[in-house]
Amino acid sequence: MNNIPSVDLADFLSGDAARKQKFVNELGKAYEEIGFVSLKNHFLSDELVSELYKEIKAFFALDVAEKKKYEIEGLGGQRGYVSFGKEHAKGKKEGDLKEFWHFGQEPTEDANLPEDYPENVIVKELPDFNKTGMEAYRMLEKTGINVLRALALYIGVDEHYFDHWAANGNSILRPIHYPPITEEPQGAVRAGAHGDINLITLLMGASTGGLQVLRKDGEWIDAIPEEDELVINVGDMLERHTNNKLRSTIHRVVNPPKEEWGNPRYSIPFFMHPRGDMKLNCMPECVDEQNPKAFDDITAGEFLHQRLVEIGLIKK
Ligand SMILES: O=C(O)CCC(=O)C(=O)O
Ligand SMILES: [Fe+2]
Repeated sequence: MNNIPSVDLADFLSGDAARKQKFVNELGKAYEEIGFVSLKNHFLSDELVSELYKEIKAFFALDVAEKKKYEIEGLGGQRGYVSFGKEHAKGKKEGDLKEFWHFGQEPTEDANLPEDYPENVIVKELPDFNKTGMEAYRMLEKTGINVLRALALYIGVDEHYFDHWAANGNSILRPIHYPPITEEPQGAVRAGAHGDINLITLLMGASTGGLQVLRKDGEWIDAIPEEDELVINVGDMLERHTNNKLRSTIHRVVNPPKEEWGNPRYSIPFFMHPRGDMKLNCMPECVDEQNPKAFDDITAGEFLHQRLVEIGLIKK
């Protein structure tokens, strides 16, 4: 059963002002309360989703030595492969029971970014891997831009406020493999409790179970969407920018009961980041006497760097 509100992107895109406003209200209210929704009628087709799963399962099935060829030193895990157990939740010492891949932004010629992004890493063994990954990347980006448009309206700024910052943004598509659990995990979990770093996260694959969300009253609840829905949550950058109006909710992926340890889990989050030069300063629309400015000014680039150090992906 899904415990998080379900919203329909077709309402937002319907051209009917009342349906559009209904979507804006439902989404905004959900993000002030639980911080998560599931979303139907996004831009990813079933065919593309199946194709992507086929490619990522084939990649994770390669020998560890082959996969490690794609784990490139000095990139802070921002592109290519990140091996099992390397990343840990902020403040936790045990590594998560997962390995993953990162596809990153391929900016347009005229992007005029403050810093170049690293190149994507090309998997030679699988000729369709990169093409399929980037197709999904584009569709998730398009979905995310529409969600941000709805949030801009909810906050009371121009509908296209986020467009410039999200276009050519430093977003990452992260296919994750949680392998079968073969021994007592000793305190390690599939994904330790954390808030996401970015503006919003669009997650494919949560319908297989395991994702839990920490409700305001301190209860962990399961978030299990319909198979064709994406789970979309607010990350720390948007929480900060909206001065805690929209909530970046703590979530985790729990280990299954012992009789299901033999089942792997795959999920595919798209972490939607803005350009590094976006200022995350609290928006004036979200600051008033009851809600004084809660965070110092910072750019998205500076904030990301801090967090990558805290989760073990870059040393310094
Ligand atoms: O695997 C999942 O369902 C969620 C993963 C997640 O929360 C993350 O990678 O930030
Ligand atoms: Fe997460």
